[in-house]
This record gives sequence, C-alpha cells and structure tokens, in this order.
Amino acid sequence: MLNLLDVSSQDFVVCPINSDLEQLINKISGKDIKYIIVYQEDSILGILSVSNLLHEIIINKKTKVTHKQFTNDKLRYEKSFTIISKDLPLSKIKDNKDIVVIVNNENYPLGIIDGECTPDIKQTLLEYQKIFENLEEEIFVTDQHGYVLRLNPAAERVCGVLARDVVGRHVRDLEREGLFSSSITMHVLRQKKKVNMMQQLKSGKTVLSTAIPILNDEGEIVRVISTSKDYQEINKIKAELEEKKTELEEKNTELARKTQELSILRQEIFSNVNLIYKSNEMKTIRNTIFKIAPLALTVLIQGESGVGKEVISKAIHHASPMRDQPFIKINCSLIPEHLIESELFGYESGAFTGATKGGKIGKIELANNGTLFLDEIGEVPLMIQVKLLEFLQDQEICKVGGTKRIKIDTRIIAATNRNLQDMVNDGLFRKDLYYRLNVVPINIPPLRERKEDIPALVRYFLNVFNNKYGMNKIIDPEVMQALYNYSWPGNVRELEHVLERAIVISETELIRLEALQNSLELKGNKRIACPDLMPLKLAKSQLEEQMVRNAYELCKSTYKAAKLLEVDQSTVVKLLKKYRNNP
Ligand SMILES: Nc1ncnc2c1ncn2[C@@H]1O[C@H](COP(=O)(O)OP(=O)(O)OP(=O)(O)O)[C@@H](O)[C@H]1O
Repeated sequence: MLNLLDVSSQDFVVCPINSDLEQLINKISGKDIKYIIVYQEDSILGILSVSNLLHEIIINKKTKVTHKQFTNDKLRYEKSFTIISKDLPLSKIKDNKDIVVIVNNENYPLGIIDGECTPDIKQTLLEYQKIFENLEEEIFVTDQHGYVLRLNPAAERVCGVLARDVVGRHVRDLEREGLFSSSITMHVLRQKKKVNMMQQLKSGKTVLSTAIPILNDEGEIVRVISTSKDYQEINKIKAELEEKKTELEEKNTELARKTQELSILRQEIFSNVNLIYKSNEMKTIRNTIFKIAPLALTVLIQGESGVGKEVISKAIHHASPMRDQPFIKINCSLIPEHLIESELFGYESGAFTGATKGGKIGKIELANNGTLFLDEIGEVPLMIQVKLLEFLQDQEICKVGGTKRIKIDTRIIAATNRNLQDMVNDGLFRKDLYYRLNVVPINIPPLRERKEDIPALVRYFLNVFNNKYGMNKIIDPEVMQALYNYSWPGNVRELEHVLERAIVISETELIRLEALQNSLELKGNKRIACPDLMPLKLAKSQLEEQMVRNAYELCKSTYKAAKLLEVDQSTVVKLLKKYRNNP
C-alpha cells in the first residue's frame, strides 16, 4: 500500500539545534535543498527555509541555529508545519499548513511535503491508491535492493500474507521462507530487464508473473514492480474459452449437418425431377427456383425447344409447399383451337354439341391448390388469352356453358420457345397477359451455351438407358469429345435421343464414334443453310474448308475425319494442308 513517504517530494536536511550555520551552508551548497528541519532530541523544533537561513547569516549576522529563531522571531522565519506519522493514511494530511513532516516511530523526520501542492498530490495519490488496491492483478513493489515496499490486497490474498508482515523485508528471505518458489525480483535485479516466469506460492497456487525494473534518469534501477495472475484463474478462463470454442464447433458441425441435409433435400427434390446441371447458368436458375418456390409467384420460362423448360417447372413445383398437390400440364400447341377453352376451364353438361354428359372439369380446376403448367403459351389464341388474363386477375373460373364462378388457388408456370416480347410487338400476344405472366422470368440458355452440362448429362442418360435396356455400355472418350463439341440444335432432348440410339445400336460395350455418325447433324443428309448468294466456286471451297476443319477438330485423326466425311484419308490431309494458311 502507498504510504506518506511516497509523496515526500521536497529535499531537506535535518540539523540539530545550535548547529553551525557555516557548516550547514557547506552541507547544502550545490544541492537542491529548500528546507532545514531543526531537531532537538526527539522533537522537531521548527523548519527554516534556505532563504531564511541566508537572511540569518547575511542580515542578522548569525552564526548558529538558535532557539530564538523559533520563539521570538517565529512569524518571520518559521514555516508553519504539521507532523504526521509515516503509517498514517494520506487522508489524514491537513491542507492548511505550509509543510507536512513525515516522521518515523522515533519522531525523526523522514520526508516532507510542501503544503502548497498537498491538495493536488493528495487527490492524485488517492486515485492511484484506489487503483492499486482494487486491481485484480497482484502487485508487488520492491526497492532497488530487493526490499519489499508494498503489495496490494490481491497480492496479500494470493500469497496468503499481510502487507505489514512482509513490507521492509528482503525478497531473498521471503523466498527462503517459501513464500514463493523463486524470487522474480532477484531475476530482474540480476538481468536488469523484464522477466516472465511461473511461480509456485506458499499458498499452493501457481501464478504467472511478470516483473519490470523502473529506472531513474541515470538508468539505475530504483524499483522493481512484479505483477502476477493466478494461473488457475488463467486456466479457468482458458477452460471457459475452450468450452465456448467447443460449443461453437458443435454449433458449426450442427450447421454443416443442417446445410448438408438441406442440400440432400434439394438433391432429392431435383432427383424427383432429374434436373442435371453443372454450369453456372443452371446454378443461377437453381438458386432462383429455391428463392421463388415457397412463394406462389407466376413464372414465365423461356428457352429453345428441348432445353428443359418442363423439367424446371416440375422442379419449382417439387420445391414448393404444394409438392403433394397436383402438377397439371397443358400443351397449348397440341389442343385444337376450338377445344382449348373447354380444356382449360371445363364445361357444364350440354354446353355444346358432343359435350360429355355430366360436364368436364378443366385443367385449371384440376390444378387447384397445385401448379398449372401452361406449355407453349405462345400458341394460345388471342380470344383465350383474354380469358386467361381474367382468370389470372380474379383467380376465378367459369366453366363453358356455366354461370357459377369457382375460386381457384394455383400457381401458374407458363413456358414458351417463342420470343413473347416479339409476339407482343407484332400484336400476336396480349401485352397485359405477357406482363401478368412475366412476374418471375427464367431464361434457360441453349445447351451449346452451357457446355459444362454436357458431360454430366451424358453420364446421366448413359445410366438411365443402360438401366432401361439392361446394358452396361460405356463411351469412348472420343465420343464424349464429339458430344461436347457438337452444337446441339435440339438441346437436351436431342442429346437424350442420340445417347439412347447409340446405346441401342452399338454392338460393342464401348460406344465408338461410328455409333453417333447417323445421329449428329455432321452427317451430310441434313440440308445446309445458305442465307447469302455468292459465286458457287467460292461457296464450294468455303464449305469444303469448314467440313474438313470441323471433322478434323472433332476426331483429331485424319483417318476418322475421312471416315466421317466419306473420303480418302489422303484427301483430308490434302485439304487440311490446302486450308492451313487460311485464318
Ligand atoms: N437439366 C436436365 N436434366 C435432365 N434431363 C433434362 C434436363 N433438361 C432437359 N432434360 C430432358 O430433356 C428432355 C426435354 O426437356 P423438356 O421437355 O423439359 O424441354 P422443354 O424445353 O420443355 O422442351 P419443349 O420446348 O419441346 O417443350 C426431357 O426428356 C427432359 O427430361
């Protein structure tokens, strides 16, 4: 704990009464001494300031410090002072005296405090004292020789000692008595630098200690301050942290498990509808599906024929809360125009000639609480478009020949391979219906624009048809390459058919390139489009060049390319050479 001696800031000398003034001057000359405490036997007679002293010598021609100076001429020379024991608390200092003299048990002056700065010092020191006393860390202070000056209540507690029993004692003695296993202060005094170490205490505790030397302006050690922390407490905190870490890890594992479950669930949903994909384009579509599936929003799927519009619409249905409700598909292009209304809305008994007795429930009503998939929506006649729009707005239908309105709650997914926006511009599709349908647009890119999906789809279909036909066929890597390079105008549907045919017609377990020859549009029985007119000679040579280049790129062999093009291998070599220099 701090004591009064720590605040004694002024330098002073003690001189007995009747001291020789000249000797006194010699004693203090060159030193920054402001006060002289005049002492007799075991009492302080008074305090002289050095300037008083000089006055005595020069003006009053005095040669000795006499009693008179503190009796008759008191007010002139003497400083008012108060005496206080070093063991008293700081709060006991009285502020109204010039000087506070701190004395030991024999009343001998140990230090003085200039009264002028007392209130400030007191305030600051009281603050330090509070901090010192309340710190949870143990603090142990020694002087430059290793004598204990003070320790805070935390140190008393952890070391199992009282400050009064150790203050003033040397750390080496305390070490010898087993208060701590090894004195960290001695290490600092020897090494003259900061030291960290574990210490075993008499109390049985193990503490982690750090001690630092405090240096004066000359770089000499004046104090050693040791702080320590109960290692068990550190361990406790560490254990708590570990516990929290384990909890966090468990939570993460749980989260990972849930994420995995969710992804399995998603896969299951998709495996229900067999949606195969690898490309980023399709991953984006998958994400859209999961976002919109829980909301009964109307979806418009656009894409070339065979890209998988129906597959996507089924995926939306299966990922939605209506998955156990009906998924009703109607292909608007396959129904004769005059029947489309009754197919969609149903009819009442006797609604028209030839109508079934008892009437018919329409596809919209069948899809109640589920999903209605309007395939080839672009083919719906304008007249029916109006009725569809009405239904979308009111969510009610009225059967052909009927008057009763039936409330319908269904999600609409429309699909088309036509460009509906163009149709709107050409007046072939109602603008208002287009906007009603186009709430969530999904555009599926053609297979040639997402080639990463091809190998996955090939493997998938191979598996499907091997199972279907009880076979175990595999494909030549060359075939995979050819399928990858092909432009797939018929998209996934074409790929599906090509593979089914290849599995069936291939005579060997290994499906070779020849098995595809009649399937892919590389074969010459397809018509070649020629949009522009040009000199025939030039057109012929351009076609020749393209054919030979494509065939060679696909087969990576002049023999195989020759087979595909049904020419000699030497012709392929000759043509490749001929066109090599063309860009
Ligand atoms: N991503 C896919 N994963 C698995 N099979 C697919 C995928 N995309 C399409 N298919 C398959 O390709 C065939 C055509 O798909 P789908 O009928 O969904 O295409 P579409 O775009 O609706 O065609 P259309 O425009 O002719 O109606 C189907 O047999 C379907 O199972």
